[in-house]
Amino acid sequence: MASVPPGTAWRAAAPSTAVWSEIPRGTIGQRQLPTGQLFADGPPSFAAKALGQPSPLSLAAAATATATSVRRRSGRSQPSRPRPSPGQEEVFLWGGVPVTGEAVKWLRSQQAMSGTFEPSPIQDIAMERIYSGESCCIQAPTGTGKTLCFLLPMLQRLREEASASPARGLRFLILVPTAALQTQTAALARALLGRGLAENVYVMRRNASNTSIPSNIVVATPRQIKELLETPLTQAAWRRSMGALEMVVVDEADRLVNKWNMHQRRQRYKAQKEDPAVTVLKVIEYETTKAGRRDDWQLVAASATMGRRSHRNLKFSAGIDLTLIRVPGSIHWQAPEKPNLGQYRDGTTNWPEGLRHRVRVPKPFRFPKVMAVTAQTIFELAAKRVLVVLATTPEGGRTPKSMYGLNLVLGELNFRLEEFGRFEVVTCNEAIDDAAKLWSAEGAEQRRQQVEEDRCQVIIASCEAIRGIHLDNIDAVVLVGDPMSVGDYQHCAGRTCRYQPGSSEPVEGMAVSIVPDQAATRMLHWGQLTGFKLVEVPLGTNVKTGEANAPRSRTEEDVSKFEDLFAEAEEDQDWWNEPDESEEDEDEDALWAEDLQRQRDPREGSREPPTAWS
Ligand SMILES: Nc1ncnc2c1ncn2[C@@H]1O[C@H](COP(=O)(O)OP(=O)(O)OP(=O)(O)O)[C@@H](O)[C@H]1O
Repeated sequence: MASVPPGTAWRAAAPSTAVWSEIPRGTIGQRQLPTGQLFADGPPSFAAKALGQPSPLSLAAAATATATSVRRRSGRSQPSRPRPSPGQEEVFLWGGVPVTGEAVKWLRSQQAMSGTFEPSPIQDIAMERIYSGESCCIQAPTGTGKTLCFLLPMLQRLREEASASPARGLRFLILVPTAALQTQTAALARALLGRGLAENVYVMRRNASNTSIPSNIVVATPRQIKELLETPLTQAAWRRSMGALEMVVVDEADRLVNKWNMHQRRQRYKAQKEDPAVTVLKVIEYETTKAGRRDDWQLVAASATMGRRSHRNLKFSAGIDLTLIRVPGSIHWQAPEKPNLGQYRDGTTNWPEGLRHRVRVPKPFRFPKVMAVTAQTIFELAAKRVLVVLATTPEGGRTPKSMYGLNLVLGELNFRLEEFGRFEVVTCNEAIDDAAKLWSAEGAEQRRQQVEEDRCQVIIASCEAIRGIHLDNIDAVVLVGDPMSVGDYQHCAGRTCRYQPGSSEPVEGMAVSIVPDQAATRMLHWGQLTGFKLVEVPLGTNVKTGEANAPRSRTEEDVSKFEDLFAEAEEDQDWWNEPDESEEDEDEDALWAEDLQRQRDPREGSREPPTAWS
């Protein structure tokens, strides 16, 4: 982290235009990759020229040039932003953004905790451009810090504007797909803003009274905003505030804006079945144009799986020319033989490096058997934190349903794992609540305790609910059921192998899928297309080590427990085998029986005459 001395800081910290040339060729972070295969190691045209191929950015530019309905904004008028007065505040240049205020403390605390806290590749490339007001789509593998990448520039702008001319009303809108992600994004934003400004972040809830716009930053789902724009009571205020927006973020953009083609888009528009995010973006475009600020608002979309259609649909909905800023993940495993592979035909993938993929196919694929295999897999992983994701199926059209009920799975896994004593099974809501405290002292203490204790936390979540959520230190993901698409699989598997507190690179992880036969075949095909290598681990083989399975004893404690039980059983055996004792017992039993008989019938065996009282 570069520290800029106070006073002289601001000019040195001003955003440089030579971002590309500052990144050494062939290097992303500390990872060495083939030169010319990355868009991060030079302007996209460099990489494309080196490969003799069109780059995604040049493709995107070509598509934009031909798309007449998208207005080009070459002369985007950037609002002149107030600068922090020199000598007053400490300025940290982090990822090209001159950070001030509480965010500096936050960055310092992260640095103190981890020893190092350098910007990730996507932050290195995109943050400065977002800060300077460029509309863009950021695409990088899961867990590489995209949230911080758009939050830090946004909050820095808010801080600067607040110090110059405190503005009221909505200025920044963050759209996310789920309530849990709302909570998590707002928690990070509040931590970055610190006490004085934290109340500027408002998490919208459906039941709250939303007739007035309470804060500068609103974190909402598109459906919530759409409802407010359509309800007569709230319509006027919210439409007006849409026209005053400065920046809109669409997180998990490919989930919020569907991959419709032009024909499908028209049909859905006619049937009034557009995605809520599309409706909201159209209203923003209309209202900003009406307010004469058509070029003054910025759109940032983020996702690990941004398809070209989602990218195009975003551009059409907002009427903004979006640049695609992409940092690729691992190298396609078949790339040496066929370099023209991957979504962007550059031999790279969207998968994080260090994620290993395993599959298990229980037969028959029935609930008890699936749960037995899941429990066995969790046991074999010998991990500290395992996330069990239940795949969802789109039942009844729109609402996706979890394959099995969460509580049913919770009970079943509790029952199967409790004999080992060291597993704690919880739902994802509990874990997400804990994760919201992540940046607090309490959260840090919890995290430390968990690492020290020899316990394994098993978190159960549905595929829908876990989208975009960061939970610390997930060692492995166990996916149960049929992942409907490769995108869903990527987001579920991507809950592991992420940046962790104290790591300067994503920590390795494993994704084990317990799927029916036909889903395994489909996943094998996905692997070839998108560049991950799927390995089948049959039952009876350890899913982590690949060795043949010994009895269910993995830890030393378990081994000693089993040895004790075995020794006890042997002792019991010896006791039963001792012939003398049992013979003695037999004799004793015979004597007792004789005695009893004599008491019952005193005349038998006795020559004595019966006494008067007997
Ligand atoms: N430069 C960095 N160095 C180390 N850790 C980082 C860095 N930037 C972000 N992180 C941490 O990485 C974790 C994952 O970040 P985040 O959730 O933003 O990833 P993401 O790219 O949005 O993932 P997803 O695609 O799954 O939503 C967070 O705990 C965050 O604090």
